[in-house]
Amino acid sequence: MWDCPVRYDLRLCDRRPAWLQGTNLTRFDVPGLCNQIWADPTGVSCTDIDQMAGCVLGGGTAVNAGLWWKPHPEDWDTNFPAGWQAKDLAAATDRVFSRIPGTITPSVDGKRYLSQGFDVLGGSLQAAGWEYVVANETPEKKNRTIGHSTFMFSGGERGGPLATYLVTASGRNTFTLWTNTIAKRIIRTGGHATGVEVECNRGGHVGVVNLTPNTGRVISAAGAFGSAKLLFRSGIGPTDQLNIVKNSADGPTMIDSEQWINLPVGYNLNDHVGTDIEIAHPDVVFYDYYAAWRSPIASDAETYLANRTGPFAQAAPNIGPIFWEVIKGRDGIDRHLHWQARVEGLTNTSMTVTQYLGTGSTSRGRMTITRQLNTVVSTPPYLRTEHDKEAVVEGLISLQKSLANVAGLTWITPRAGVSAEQFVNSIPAIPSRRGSNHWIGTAKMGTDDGRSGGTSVVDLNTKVYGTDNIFVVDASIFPGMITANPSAAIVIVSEHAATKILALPTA
Ligand SMILES: Cc1cc2nc3c(=O)[nH]c(=O)nc-3n(C[C@H](O)[C@H](O)[C@H](O)COP(=O)(O)OP(=O)(O)OC[C@H]3O[C@@H](n4cnc5c(N)ncnc54)[C@H](O)[C@@H]3O)c2cc1C
Repeated sequence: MWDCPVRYDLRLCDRRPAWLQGTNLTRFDVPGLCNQIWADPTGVSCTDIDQMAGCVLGGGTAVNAGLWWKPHPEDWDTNFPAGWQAKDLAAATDRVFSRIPGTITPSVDGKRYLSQGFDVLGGSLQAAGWEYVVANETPEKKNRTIGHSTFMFSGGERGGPLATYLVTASGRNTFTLWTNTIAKRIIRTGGHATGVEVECNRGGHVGVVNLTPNTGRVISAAGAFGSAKLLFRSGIGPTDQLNIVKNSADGPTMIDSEQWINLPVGYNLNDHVGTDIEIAHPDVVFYDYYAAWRSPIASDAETYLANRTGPFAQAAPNIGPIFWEVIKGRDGIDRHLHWQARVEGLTNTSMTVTQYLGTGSTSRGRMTITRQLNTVVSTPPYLRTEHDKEAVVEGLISLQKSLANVAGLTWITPRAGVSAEQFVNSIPAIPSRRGSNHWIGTAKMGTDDGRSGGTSVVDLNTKVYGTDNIFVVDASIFPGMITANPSAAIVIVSEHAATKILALPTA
């Protein structure tokens, strides 16, 4: 048994505002405090990635807003290869949603609070002919439909994989959890891994976990940047990236270049391209979730602590409605738009609405590594094809038309006189302006082996090409972007991958 001397994660238990002192709740548990990741990311967000990501137990699902969607069948059928189509994923989807059903009424009294924004925008869209749906009951209905946000929250708290999968895994006597421990590199001979070199988050303590001879496997679930980085450090990736690692502090221990496996790790990067618009209406009411960290409305804090009811049982900053439209491109491709509203903006009656371009998007970018072993988005994946841009513009025009006759509604951005196209073009296509933190694709799954000119890094069993016992199971392996926020789909992919990996012969 080996463990890091600094139990850094345990210090996260101190991460609570004064009004949670004396309870067993941290900021991560309370849906209404989820936005604290933006106010105070220190010690929570990853420091080796140039994007926002949770480097804590649970990763993104510990810090995110909890949106939890049953995927549209086209998310699988358009993007994924044979064996990973909607019909193939049905059983895994059922398993995930039986454990984490999600809810559109996260407050345990079944009421929705602060619904003025939903009522204004949702009501206006329904008046314009958009259909109200309970999204996870009809995941295929994502064209001119509107619904309440669905969250993974449970019992008025965060819930999700940490409250379900981790709990049952922890009950197994074969399961050991090491926190504060970074997988530095996979030790391998040719395509066979024999161990993982690990190091402490702090202090540089290093050790090796040996795999069980013959049957041991390594499964990387370090996220779209973390898994790619681990592969680079293990001598798996494009030669330019492996040379950077060779010239870094890793150089002396890096596997010999004769054993490098040349795969397109880091390419195929994608994220929902976000386009924010802002509207205002006198009926919309802003609730200051940000101020609630220090000075919550006393009665709201009390009702949350006593019963897990009220605004704090809902995600900040009052998210919803969510609505969807499919835009048929001139290239014949259906592009899925997911619009996500929240009650915040330049005025106290504002709503900011982000349009995400998902399934059908054809733009891709690239992530790379630096000599300091940090990962960077070197080619942002946003709006790199004309048809992607056209879909974004067309979707915005469609929304403008649907809201054209709403009494009292004003458009803040795009402002009057600016065309949808001018507006879309005016926002730089860089992560700080268009990013959604839904990164995928850096270790693409597919049948075209990347070692021989193909685009794929892992095969249909999620096994890294050129290896016999190294797997990647996380957002990295998604071949293309899906319709909505991705965490439920990532868990579904993990369920399905587990079935595939367990079915493989072990020796
Ligand atoms: C602020 C924010 C809000 C979001 N909101 C939503 C939302 O509401 N709904 C939704 O569906 N999605 C949301 N997302 C996106 C979603 O959380 C991510 O897409 C998802 O968590 C990615 O899952 P993953 O398993 O691929 O990677 P991650 O969740 O990033 O998990 C990777 C884990 O691996 C660890 N790790 C990395 N490298 C190593 C290493 N070398 N050794 C050991 N451990 C390592 C990390 O610390 C982390 O715990 C949000 C993301 C962010 C950042």
